[in-house]
Amino acid sequence: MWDFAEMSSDEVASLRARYEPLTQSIRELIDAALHVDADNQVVDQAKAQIDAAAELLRAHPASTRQGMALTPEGESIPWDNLGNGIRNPLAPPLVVEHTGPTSARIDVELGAAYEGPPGHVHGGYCALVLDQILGEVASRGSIETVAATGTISLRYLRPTKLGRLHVEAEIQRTEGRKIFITGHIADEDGTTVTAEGLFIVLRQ
Ligand SMILES: CCCCCCCCCCCC(=O)SCCNC(=O)CCNC(=O)[C@H](O)C(C)(C)COP(=O)(O)OP(=O)(O)OC[C@H]1O[C@@H](n2cnc3c(N)ncnc32)[C@H](O)[C@@H]1OP(=O)(O)O
Repeated sequence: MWDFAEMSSDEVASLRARYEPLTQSIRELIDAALHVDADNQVVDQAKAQIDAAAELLRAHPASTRQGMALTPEGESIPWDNLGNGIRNPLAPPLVVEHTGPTSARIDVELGAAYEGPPGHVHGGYCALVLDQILGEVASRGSIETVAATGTISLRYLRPTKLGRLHVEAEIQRTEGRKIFITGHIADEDGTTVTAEGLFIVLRQ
Protein backbone atom coordinates (compact mmCIF):
# COMPACT_ATOMS: atom_id res chain seq x y z
CA MET A 1 0.00 0.00 0.00
CA TRP A 2 1.31 3.44 -0.89
CA ASP A 3 1.85 6.23 1.61
CA PHE A 4 2.48 9.45 -0.28
CA ALA A 5 3.66 11.20 2.88
CA GLU A 6 6.68 8.84 2.90
CA MET A 7 7.36 8.82 -0.84
CA SER A 8 10.08 10.40 -2.93
CA SER A 9 9.31 12.01 -6.29
CA ASP A 10 10.90 8.99 -8.02
CA GLU A 11 8.54 6.60 -6.22
CA VAL A 12 5.56 8.78 -7.15
CA ALA A 13 6.75 8.82 -10.79
CA SER A 14 6.93 5.03 -10.75
CA LEU A 15 3.34 4.76 -9.39
CA ARG A 16 2.17 7.27 -11.97
CA ALA A 17 3.80 5.19 -14.72
CA ARG A 18 1.96 2.12 -13.39
CA TYR A 19 -1.56 3.59 -13.20
CA GLU A 20 -1.75 6.31 -15.86
CA PRO A 21 -1.77 3.80 -18.77
CA LEU A 22 -4.59 1.87 -17.04
CA THR A 23 -6.65 5.06 -16.78
CA GLN A 24 -5.96 5.85 -20.43
CA SER A 25 -6.97 2.33 -21.49
CA ILE A 26 -10.27 2.68 -19.62
CA ARG A 27 -10.88 6.02 -21.39
CA GLU A 28 -10.20 4.29 -24.72
CA LEU A 29 -12.57 1.48 -23.71
CA ILE A 30 -15.32 4.05 -23.04
CA ASP A 31 -14.65 5.68 -26.41
CA ALA A 32 -14.75 2.29 -28.16
CA ALA A 33 -18.04 1.42 -26.42
CA LEU A 34 -19.54 4.70 -27.61
CA HIS A 35 -18.62 3.97 -31.23
CA VAL A 36 -19.37 0.23 -31.46
CA ASP A 37 -21.87 -1.36 -33.84
CA ALA A 38 -21.45 -5.14 -33.39
CA ASP A 39 -23.48 -8.33 -32.98
CA ASN A 40 -24.41 -10.04 -29.69
CA GLN A 41 -21.42 -12.35 -29.80
CA VAL A 42 -18.90 -9.51 -29.99
CA VAL A 43 -20.64 -7.44 -27.31
CA ASP A 44 -20.99 -10.46 -24.98
CA GLN A 45 -17.30 -11.33 -25.49
CA ALA A 46 -16.19 -7.76 -24.74
CA LYS A 47 -18.42 -7.64 -21.65
CA ALA A 48 -16.95 -10.90 -20.34
CA GLN A 49 -13.40 -9.56 -20.78
CA ILE A 50 -14.26 -6.25 -19.07
CA ASP A 51 -15.95 -8.09 -16.18
CA ALA A 52 -12.86 -10.29 -15.83
CA ALA A 53 -10.58 -7.23 -15.72
CA ALA A 54 -12.79 -5.62 -13.04
CA GLU A 55 -12.67 -8.83 -11.00
CA LEU A 56 -8.86 -8.95 -11.30
CA LEU A 57 -8.51 -5.36 -10.06
CA ARG A 58 -11.05 -5.86 -7.25
CA ALA A 59 -8.97 -8.80 -5.99
CA HIS A 60 -6.24 -6.26 -5.07
CA PRO A 61 -8.04 -3.51 -3.16
CA ALA A 62 -6.29 -0.44 -1.75
CA SER A 63 -6.76 -0.02 1.99
CA THR A 64 -7.49 3.70 1.57
CA ARG A 65 -8.50 6.00 -1.25
CA GLN A 66 -6.82 9.30 -2.00
CA GLY A 67 -8.41 12.16 -3.92
CA MET A 68 -5.40 14.40 -3.65
CA ALA A 69 -2.15 13.53 -1.88
CA LEU A 70 1.02 15.35 -0.91
CA THR A 71 4.59 14.04 -0.82
CA PRO A 72 7.16 15.18 1.78
CA GLU A 73 8.80 17.17 -1.03
CA GLY A 74 5.58 19.21 -1.33
CA GLU A 75 4.54 17.66 -4.63
CA SER A 76 0.75 17.41 -4.93
CA ILE A 77 -0.59 14.28 -6.59
CA PRO A 78 -4.10 14.39 -8.08
CA TRP A 79 -4.78 10.70 -7.50
CA ASP A 80 -8.48 9.71 -7.65
CA ASN A 81 -10.25 13.07 -7.95
CA LEU A 82 -12.68 13.93 -10.75
CA GLY A 83 -10.94 17.16 -11.80
CA ASN A 84 -7.65 15.67 -12.99
CA GLY A 85 -7.08 12.42 -11.06
CA ILE A 86 -4.34 10.23 -12.53
CA ARG A 87 -6.43 7.14 -11.70
CA ASN A 88 -9.87 8.49 -12.60
CA PRO A 89 -10.94 7.81 -16.21
CA LEU A 90 -13.98 10.07 -15.69
CA ALA A 91 -11.59 13.00 -15.21
CA PRO A 92 -10.82 14.74 -18.48
CA PRO A 93 -7.12 14.23 -19.30
CA LEU A 94 -6.13 17.72 -18.17
CA VAL A 95 -2.51 18.82 -17.96
CA VAL A 96 -2.31 22.31 -16.50
CA GLU A 97 0.66 24.31 -17.75
CA HIS A 98 1.44 27.24 -15.46
CA THR A 99 2.42 30.11 -17.76
CA GLY A 100 3.33 32.47 -14.89
CA PRO A 101 2.63 32.93 -11.18
CA THR A 102 -0.94 34.08 -11.90
CA SER A 103 -1.89 32.26 -15.09
CA ALA A 104 -2.16 28.85 -16.70
CA ARG A 105 -3.31 27.08 -19.85
CA ILE A 106 -4.59 23.64 -20.82
CA ASP A 107 -4.62 22.03 -24.25
CA VAL A 108 -6.88 19.00 -24.24
CA GLU A 109 -8.86 16.83 -26.62
CA LEU A 110 -12.38 15.91 -25.47
CA GLY A 111 -14.13 13.22 -27.50
CA ALA A 112 -17.46 11.40 -27.53
CA ALA A 113 -17.44 10.59 -23.80
CA TYR A 114 -17.82 14.31 -23.03
CA GLU A 115 -20.72 14.98 -25.40
CA GLY A 116 -23.80 16.93 -24.31
CA PRO A 117 -25.52 18.59 -27.27
CA PRO A 118 -24.82 16.52 -30.43
CA GLY A 119 -21.19 17.04 -31.50
CA HIS A 120 -20.50 19.39 -28.60
CA VAL A 121 -19.08 19.24 -25.09
CA HIS A 122 -21.54 18.89 -22.19
CA GLY A 123 -21.87 22.23 -20.39
CA GLY A 124 -21.22 20.58 -17.03
CA TYR A 125 -17.88 19.30 -18.24
CA CYS A 126 -17.01 22.79 -19.54
CA ALA A 127 -17.77 24.01 -16.02
CA LEU A 128 -15.60 21.28 -14.50
CA VAL A 129 -12.63 22.13 -16.75
CA LEU A 130 -12.92 25.84 -15.94
CA ASP A 131 -13.42 25.22 -12.20
CA GLN A 132 -10.32 23.03 -12.21
CA ILE A 133 -8.00 25.47 -13.98
CA LEU A 134 -9.31 28.46 -12.00
CA GLY A 135 -8.81 26.50 -8.77
CA GLU A 136 -5.29 25.46 -9.67
CA VAL A 137 -4.25 28.99 -10.63
CA ALA A 138 -5.95 30.47 -7.54
CA SER A 139 -4.09 27.90 -5.41
CA ARG A 140 -0.82 29.03 -7.03
CA GLY A 141 0.47 25.48 -7.14
CA SER A 142 0.95 25.29 -3.39
CA ILE A 143 -0.78 23.30 -0.69
CA GLU A 144 -0.21 26.31 1.60
CA THR A 145 -2.56 28.40 -0.49
CA VAL A 146 -5.16 25.90 -1.68
CA ALA A 147 -8.25 27.83 -2.69
CA ALA A 148 -11.83 26.50 -2.96
CA THR A 149 -14.52 27.74 -5.29
CA GLY A 150 -16.66 30.31 -3.47
CA THR A 151 -18.56 31.50 -6.52
CA ILE A 152 -18.17 30.73 -10.21
CA SER A 153 -20.15 32.29 -13.02
CA LEU A 154 -20.07 30.93 -16.56
CA ARG A 155 -21.24 32.48 -19.79
CA TYR A 156 -21.85 30.00 -22.59
CA LEU A 157 -21.35 32.13 -25.70
CA ARG A 158 -21.95 29.28 -28.13
CA PRO A 159 -21.67 25.46 -28.11
CA THR A 160 -18.15 24.04 -27.66
CA LYS A 161 -17.21 21.58 -30.40
CA LEU A 162 -15.84 18.19 -29.41
CA GLY A 163 -12.15 17.95 -30.31
CA ARG A 164 -9.09 20.03 -29.50
CA LEU A 165 -9.75 22.71 -26.89
CA HIS A 166 -7.63 25.48 -25.45
CA VAL A 167 -8.30 26.75 -21.93
CA GLU A 168 -6.77 29.70 -20.08
CA ALA A 169 -7.11 31.29 -16.65
CA GLU A 170 -5.60 34.34 -14.99
CA ILE A 171 -5.87 35.99 -11.58
CA GLN A 172 -7.29 39.51 -11.91
CA ARG A 173 -6.87 40.67 -8.32
CA THR A 174 -6.50 39.44 -4.76
CA GLU A 175 -8.11 40.80 -1.57
CA GLY A 176 -6.81 38.97 1.49
CA ARG A 177 -7.91 35.33 1.08
CA LYS A 178 -10.20 36.21 -1.84
CA ILE A 179 -8.87 35.57 -5.34
CA PHE A 180 -10.78 37.04 -8.28
CA ILE A 181 -9.99 35.08 -11.40
CA THR A 182 -11.21 34.75 -14.97
CA GLY A 183 -10.86 32.09 -17.64
CA HIS A 184 -12.18 30.82 -20.92
CA ILE A 185 -12.48 27.79 -23.19
CA ALA A 186 -11.87 28.04 -26.94
CA ASP A 187 -12.53 25.50 -29.67
CA GLU A 188 -11.13 25.71 -33.20
CA ASP A 189 -13.45 28.65 -33.97
CA GLY A 190 -12.59 30.75 -30.90
CA THR A 191 -13.91 31.40 -27.39
CA THR A 192 -17.02 29.44 -26.41
CA VAL A 193 -17.30 29.79 -22.62
CA THR A 194 -16.03 32.50 -20.28
CA ALA A 195 -15.77 32.18 -16.49
CA GLU A 196 -15.45 34.55 -13.57
CA GLY A 197 -14.65 33.04 -10.21
CA LEU A 198 -14.14 34.08 -6.61
CA PHE A 199 -11.90 31.52 -4.95
CA ILE A 200 -11.13 31.58 -1.25
CA VAL A 201 -7.82 30.44 0.17
CA LEU A 202 -8.58 27.87 2.87
CA ARG A 203 -7.65 28.65 6.47
CA GLN A 204 -4.67 26.43 7.32
C1 LIG B 1 -0.95 22.13 -5.00
C2 LIG B 1 -2.38 22.03 -4.70
C3 LIG B 1 -3.25 22.32 -5.89
C4 LIG B 1 -4.66 22.17 -5.53
C5 LIG B 1 -5.52 22.48 -6.68
C6 LIG B 1 -6.93 22.45 -6.27
C7 LIG B 1 -7.81 22.73 -7.43
C8 LIG B 1 -9.23 22.58 -6.98
C9 LIG B 1 -10.17 22.88 -8.09
C10 LIG B 1 -11.55 22.45 -7.72
C11 LIG B 1 -12.19 23.48 -6.87
C12 LIG B 1 -13.48 22.98 -6.30
O1 LIG B 1 -14.30 22.44 -6.95
S1 LIG B 1 -13.70 23.24 -4.67
C13 LIG B 1 -15.25 22.49 -4.32
C14 LIG B 1 -16.43 23.47 -4.40
N1 LIG B 1 -16.30 24.47 -3.34
C15 LIG B 1 -16.58 24.15 -2.07
O2 LIG B 1 -16.97 23.05 -1.71
C16 LIG B 1 -16.40 25.27 -1.07
C17 LIG B 1 -17.48 25.20 0.00
N2 LIG B 1 -17.39 26.40 0.84
C18 LIG B 1 -16.49 26.47 1.85
O3 LIG B 1 -15.78 25.49 2.19
C19 LIG B 1 -16.39 27.77 2.53
O4 LIG B 1 -17.63 28.48 2.40
C20 LIG B 1 -15.24 28.64 1.97
C21 LIG B 1 -13.90 27.92 2.19
C22 LIG B 1 -15.42 28.92 0.44
C23 LIG B 1 -15.24 29.97 2.69
O5 LIG B 1 -15.31 29.75 4.08
P1 LIG B 1 -14.43 30.58 5.11
O6 LIG B 1 -13.00 30.33 4.92
O7 LIG B 1 -15.00 30.34 6.47
O8 LIG B 1 -14.70 32.04 4.62
P2 LIG B 1 -15.20 33.29 5.47
O9 LIG B 1 -14.17 33.61 6.51
O10 LIG B 1 -16.60 33.12 5.89
O11 LIG B 1 -15.19 34.41 4.33
C24 LIG B 1 -13.99 35.00 3.84
C25 LIG B 1 -14.40 36.05 2.83
O12 LIG B 1 -14.91 35.38 1.66
C26 LIG B 1 -16.28 35.73 1.44
N3 LIG B 1 -16.99 34.53 1.05
C27 LIG B 1 -17.11 33.39 1.74
N4 LIG B 1 -17.75 32.44 1.04
C28 LIG B 1 -18.05 33.01 -0.15
C29 LIG B 1 -18.71 32.53 -1.33
N5 LIG B 1 -19.21 31.28 -1.41
N6 LIG B 1 -18.82 33.37 -2.38
C30 LIG B 1 -18.34 34.62 -2.29
N7 LIG B 1 -17.70 35.13 -1.21
C31 LIG B 1 -17.56 34.34 -0.14
C32 LIG B 1 -16.78 36.27 2.77
O13 LIG B 1 -17.84 37.21 2.58
C33 LIG B 1 -15.54 36.95 3.32
O14 LIG B 1 -15.37 38.18 2.68
P3 LIG B 1 -14.84 39.49 3.47
O15 LIG B 1 -15.80 39.70 4.60
O16 LIG B 1 -13.46 39.10 3.95
O17 LIG B 1 -14.85 40.57 2.44
